[in-house]
Amino acid sequence: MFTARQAFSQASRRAFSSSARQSSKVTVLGAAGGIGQPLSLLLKLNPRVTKLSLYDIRLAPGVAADIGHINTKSEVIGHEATPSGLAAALKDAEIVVIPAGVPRKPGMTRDDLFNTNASIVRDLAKAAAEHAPDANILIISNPVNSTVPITAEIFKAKGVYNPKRLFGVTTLDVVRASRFISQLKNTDPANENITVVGGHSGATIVPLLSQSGYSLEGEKLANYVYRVQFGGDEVVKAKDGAGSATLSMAMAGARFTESLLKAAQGQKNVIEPTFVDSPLYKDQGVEYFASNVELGPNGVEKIHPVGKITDHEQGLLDACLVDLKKNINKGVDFVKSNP
Ligand SMILES: NC(=O)C1=CN([C@@H]2O[C@H](COP(=O)(O)OP(=O)(O)OC[C@H]3O[C@@H](n4cnc5c(N)ncnc54)[C@H](O)[C@@H]3O)[C@@H](O)[C@H]2O)C=CC1
Ligand SMILES: O=C([O-])CC(=O)C(=O)O
Repeated sequence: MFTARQAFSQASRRAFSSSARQSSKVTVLGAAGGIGQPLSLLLKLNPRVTKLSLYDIRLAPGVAADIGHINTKSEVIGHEATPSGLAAALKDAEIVVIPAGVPRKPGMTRDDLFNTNASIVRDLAKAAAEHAPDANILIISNPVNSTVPITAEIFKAKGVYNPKRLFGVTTLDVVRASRFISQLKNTDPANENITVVGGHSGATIVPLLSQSGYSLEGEKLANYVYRVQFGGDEVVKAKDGAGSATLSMAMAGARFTESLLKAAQGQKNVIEPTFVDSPLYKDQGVEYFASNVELGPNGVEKIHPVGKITDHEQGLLDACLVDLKKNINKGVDFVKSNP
């Protein structure tokens, strides 16, 4: 038999957990951009998001006014491009998604964005470390292989680094890998889930087709791997100077955010590929690595190992690790010399 006190405390625990559920604030930094706008739209349509805070150096209040008319329950706030606007956007956020920064033009690599985006991400990471130290931080801004380590170094310097709550968003690579195999095999892409590991640029993107039971050979395999590794370039080329993937990225970012919210709200077996502080290749000096990660209320719950792969995939992985290490070190060194 429950005593009145036990019954009360159980009821208040329930009320607390449901109120925790009722306050899933998601903040988008870079919300007025090519990714930021459709991402914010998709987040407004997600009933798990109760408060949506939009920040950008331009237009965030306008985007918020527009999206705020959509007849879903969540509150949308567009913040002014001031330090206090940024602080208010971040305060109490459960998830901070960062697509702020410049996109590629044809002929550029993601690493060519480093000079501009490294300092943008560094400064936003400083604000996040100060005003949302416990939030899950989702980095979309490229080059992800370097901007994630930059964010980690800033959080470390501020004494608030939690490796379980920092994620490089590599979901688009898996979305593409699944879509491209479905086009080759005439299957429903919704039923495809190709594992992609490594990082998020060119040779660091390693699709593990064999783990889904597929065995393409020769040129077919080479073409498939190339398309997954350089899918971003296809879009950059087609947009012809007007930017890179925005709509598919918005979908991928919204999917990852939804997965984190589901996991935070107690759903089990939520697994997404993501670029995190990972033990898998630390012995080779590679501190961050994307693999399938089980998400939970504390962020990263379990990092899955790469598992069984073919000799061809091992060759891709070896090449990936060489580039990845350089990209990661570049981010770490940047914060050392430009704190
Ligand atoms: N992780 C991934 O898979 C992908 C990453 N990306 C990357 O996402 C980034 C954004 O791409 P787009 O949205 O197409 O670019 P965009 O130029 O359309 O939008 C970027 C937005 O960031 C804002 N911004 C710039 N500095 C800011 C600051 N200090 N604070 C707040 N906002 C700031 C700009 O005002 C702009 O609205 C690029 O770096 C791109 O390479 C793009 C596609 C996929
Ligand atoms: O290709 C780019 O620059 C944008 C990006 O990261 C992607 O589409 O995967």
